[in-house]
Amino acid sequence: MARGRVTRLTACDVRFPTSLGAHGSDAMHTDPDYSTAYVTLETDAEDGLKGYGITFTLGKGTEVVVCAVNALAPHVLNKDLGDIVGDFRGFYRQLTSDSQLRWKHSSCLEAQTSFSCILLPNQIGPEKGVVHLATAAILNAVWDLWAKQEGKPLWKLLVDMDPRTLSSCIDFRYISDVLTEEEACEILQKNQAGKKEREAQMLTQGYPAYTTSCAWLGYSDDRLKQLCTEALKGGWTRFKVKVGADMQDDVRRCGLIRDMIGPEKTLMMDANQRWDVPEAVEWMARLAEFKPLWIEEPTSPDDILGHAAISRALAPLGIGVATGEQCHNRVIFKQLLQARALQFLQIDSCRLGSVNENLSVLLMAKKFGIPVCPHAGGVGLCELVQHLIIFDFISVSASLENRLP
Ligand SMILES: C[C@H](O)[C@@H](O)[C@@H](O)[C@H](O)C(=O)O
Ligand SMILES: [Mg+2]
Repeated sequence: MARGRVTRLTACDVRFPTSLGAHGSDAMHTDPDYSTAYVTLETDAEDGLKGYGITFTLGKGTEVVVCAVNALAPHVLNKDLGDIVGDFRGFYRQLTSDSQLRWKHSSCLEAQTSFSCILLPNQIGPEKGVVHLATAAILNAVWDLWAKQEGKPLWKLLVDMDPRTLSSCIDFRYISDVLTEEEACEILQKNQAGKKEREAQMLTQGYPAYTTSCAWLGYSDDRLKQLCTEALKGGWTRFKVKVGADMQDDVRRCGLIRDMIGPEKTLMMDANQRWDVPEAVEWMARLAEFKPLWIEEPTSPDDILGHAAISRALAPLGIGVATGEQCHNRVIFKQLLQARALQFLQIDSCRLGSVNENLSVLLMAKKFGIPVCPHAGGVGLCELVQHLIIFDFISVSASLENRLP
């Protein structure tokens, strides 16, 4: 039973100077400082439990997200946790429907920030951008607190919930043309069979993952080789390499990594939105010799039909398109699925509106038969997303085929 009235919400701006070592660098983000807007919720339940929620940011942007968290705080403060999770769909909708925040603000947001006043762009929502990141951080904290009060890790809380209750956490507005609440319940109900076995499998074997840590774009060839050698020794079998800034560099680096890992191990490539559509197709035709499983974010994350065109062009080369880490919301995922624009769907536990919205995307992906390979890394993303993908395996997809988080 969720208990206590929310008495305090704090949002901290936490940053790590990763740009100093080019860690996390890619073709578009050349100097990322891995950061997070870190939310803590406290209640009057006197159980000593706190809920922690984050959203991943890259340095300066964190200040703006913290500001938006503070602007949303009145929706959470003084609310009973039982009431929040008892009508989770309603609460999600309340947070995403704040009439002034979803459209624009007329005065400065009240926030502890070094700017005297933060002028956010006129349109700061709806269900996208800074307000949605703030929503994710707050809702992640609510889910964390609820799971702690239940004495379970989040994945287990989700796995143990009955299909009706789970579906009642989802806002089906804008997606009911492809997934109704009834269909969601049916998918979950069908997968009750075999759940125990899959849970045991996760507990004994874990969920297979890949590594990006060897091949950030700003790393020298020597560093890449050294990290790749260590990763191979550590037993990694799937590697992602950053591409997209310079063709000659890409050819050399991809050749180097493919030589080191051999023909059997899996290689993925990530362009972080660098290309136009025709450029993406040409560039990947050149890199096809290195046998990538997917090209990630080949173009603008908003270009659904562009992704579909790239998917069609690269299919004969055996290269899939992966995207999602910058996908604003369930509506964009719905259209990517409808347009057959992606072959690997990458949810992000902090860009979508937390668990609530991620549940809807996991279920839509299941309906379309597209594997979910979450975006991880960053600050806290691996820690958060493991709960969603383990839940996905046990309760939704029931498959590990083509799934690489
Ligand atoms: C700036 C970041 O490190 C990104 O490059 C990273 O999230 C990346 O897109 C990934 O897929 O891991
Ligand atoms: Mg990526």
